[in-house]
Amino acid sequence: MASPPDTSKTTKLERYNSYIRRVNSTKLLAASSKLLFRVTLLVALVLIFFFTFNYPPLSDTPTSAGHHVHTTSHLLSSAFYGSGASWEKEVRRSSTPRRPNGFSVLVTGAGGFVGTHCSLALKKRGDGVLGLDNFNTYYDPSLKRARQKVLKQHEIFIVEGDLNDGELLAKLFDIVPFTHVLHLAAQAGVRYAMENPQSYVSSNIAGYVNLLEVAKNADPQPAIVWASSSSVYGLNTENPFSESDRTDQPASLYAATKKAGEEIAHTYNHIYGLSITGLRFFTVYGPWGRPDMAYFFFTKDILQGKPINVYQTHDNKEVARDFTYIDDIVKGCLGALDTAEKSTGKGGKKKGPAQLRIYNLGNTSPVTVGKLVSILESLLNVKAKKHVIKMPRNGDVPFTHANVSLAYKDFGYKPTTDLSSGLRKFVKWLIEFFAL
Ligand SMILES: O=C(O)[C@H]1O[C@H](OP(=O)(O)OP(=O)(O)OC[C@H]2O[C@@H](n3ccc(=O)[nH]c3=O)[C@H](O)[C@@H]2O)[C@H](O)[C@@H](O)[C@@H]1O
Repeated sequence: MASPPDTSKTTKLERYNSYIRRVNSTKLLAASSKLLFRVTLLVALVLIFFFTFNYPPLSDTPTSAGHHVHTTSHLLSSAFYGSGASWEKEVRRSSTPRRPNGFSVLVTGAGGFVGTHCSLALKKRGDGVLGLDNFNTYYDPSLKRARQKVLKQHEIFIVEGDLNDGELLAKLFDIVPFTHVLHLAAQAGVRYAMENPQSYVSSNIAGYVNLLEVAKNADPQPAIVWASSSSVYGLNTENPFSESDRTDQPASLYAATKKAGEEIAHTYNHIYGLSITGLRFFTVYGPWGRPDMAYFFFTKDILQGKPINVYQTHDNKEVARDFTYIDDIVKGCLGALDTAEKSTGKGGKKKGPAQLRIYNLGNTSPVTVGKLVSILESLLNVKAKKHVIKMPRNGDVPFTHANVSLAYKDFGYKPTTDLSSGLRKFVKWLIEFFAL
């Protein structure tokens, strides 16, 4: 009988190999669980980032060509406009009308001068008002915040956001069936356009188009009333300015963007049946006004004993403006809203012709800048340190003068405040507000 083979060596070797395999597989297991852990962590982080910066949930913004756009800034900006049920509740509450057949109005630029006054007037008569404002720093935003506080006291909520945030706008229209948009958000100011031209393109053209894109897709489509400007008359020599006069010679980029807005309005009215009314405001002034405007900084400078520059034309003529008091402008805006017909389209499709209007809202009696200064001097009881200089070539026009017969005919617009009475109210407010 053969003896069994000696397996003692093989067994040692096998034991050794099996030991090595065990060590290797333990190492492999440890390494793969580490990898799995890291991958899981990464996925979790990506998901956390996605949901944090994208709430409320994404809804693509359709473009006119049916494309959908998503931008990074869009994604990020949306993170800041509040979230969840309480934010939506505020939006709904603010925009709900409190009178039978009341309007539900989205007021863009609600933290601005005209926006604040119009929002209050609409709310007072029982309309629902939702504000939108980006609180930019073109002028001291603390004044805008103070206006916001007043609106809050009257239960008007301002959503903080930019016109260029299509997703935010679409979200607002998803929540509220706005009957009207009062579009007052803009980059204002004639002279600043030489310093920061892109801001005019971004607000007055890109932002405006963004708003119209969302409005035309809305169901119901709102009627739109928006702020154009007397500056569109540019180098027009007719006097007074009528809506049928030439507006193809803008003297500033600001004026050019407002004129472009009027043409863009035609397009959206023509293709999508949006009802659109443009209002050409003439140098609006009054309490809560804009600190970048001459009447405002003249008053402050005169009170502080600082010199002021009074412009003259290059042929030594006085410069004049059809200064219009804020309460008259508010009446004009409400008149335009009240007579705006419904848009005829739905969800981006036109169903029939819609209303397209343009009106001057001015005071019908121009006053020279020299006279403005002398009124301020007597109201403040301080002599101004006046420097009369030639108007810099910065986009200013020599005079403005509104013919408002069209606005009178269509919605009874009739300015009632002369410059002295209006400035008296402004000065009173300014002294109280700044504790001067
Ligand atoms: O009606 C309009 O469409 C425009 O009215 C104002 O523009 P503007 O009339 O130029 O108002 P201010 O900048 O307050 O100037 C008023 C007058 O004071 C003059 N001015 C301005 C500044 C200055 O230092 N000195 C001076 O004499 C200007 O030439 C102008 O005649 C607004 O700033 C624009 O946003 C608005 O669109």
